[in-house]
Amino acid sequence: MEKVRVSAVSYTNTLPFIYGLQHSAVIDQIALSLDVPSMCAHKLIHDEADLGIVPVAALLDLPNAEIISDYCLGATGAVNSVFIFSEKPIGEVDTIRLDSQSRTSNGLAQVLLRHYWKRDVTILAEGAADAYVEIGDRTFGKQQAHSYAYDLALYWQKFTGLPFTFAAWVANKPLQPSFVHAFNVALSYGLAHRDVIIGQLPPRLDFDYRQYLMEHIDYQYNEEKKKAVTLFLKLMKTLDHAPISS
Ligand SMILES: C=C(O[C@@H]1C=C(C(=O)O)C=C[C@H]1O)C(=O)O
Repeated sequence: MEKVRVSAVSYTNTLPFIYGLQHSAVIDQIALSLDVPSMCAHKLIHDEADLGIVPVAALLDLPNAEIISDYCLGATGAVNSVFIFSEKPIGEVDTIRLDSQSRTSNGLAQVLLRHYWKRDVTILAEGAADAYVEIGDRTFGKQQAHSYAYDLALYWQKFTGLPFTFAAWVANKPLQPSFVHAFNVALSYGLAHRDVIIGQLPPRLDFDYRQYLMEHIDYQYNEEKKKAVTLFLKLMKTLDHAPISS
């Protein structure tokens, strides 16, 4: 049988899922690649993968997408790895640079700037800017390095009262129900073994892996997070610029 091509995010936040897959028989049924989130989206959109943990912003480009899991990469309040960093307060920011590794957070930054902070800023893909979006492990311990660090999941919660979903397990074609079941059991196994994963990470003084993987990243894709996706996609459509095309 052909292997299911799976694209998973290459950041620490996805390690529990990878651990679960690697400790399950389902690993023999998949061809697993680790990619930055924008590449996960690209692979699903261009049919270079069948299943992936896909930035939800890319659902707008995936007409046949099906979310196949009750697990996601989300947050209820601060996530601690998705920021706008700046040396000026947001009210004085005129230009912002996006993160080429992101789809969702680039969109979220623009949604919040427009609808929450009521700012009309120039969006740049590269080059110098007043502020920049950054996601993933590169942000760990960086909050102190900047005058202002806006945690985007926290500001989304202030804006909407909802948790946020950054990425969900999305298939771009129908998959065997027995495979989907085994895949979800493996994900759940990984989440139940976060203690083991945390124990294997090199200790660092400027970042608390335990708090990140046990509290900040909220893995349950529940009704509130579904509501957040629906609202986020609606707000994304109000933006003039697509974040960064894939
Ligand atoms: C919380 C995070 O969520 C991520 C942000 C994503 C995005 O902006 O497109 C996609 C997947 C997640 O890895 C993070 O990477 O820090």
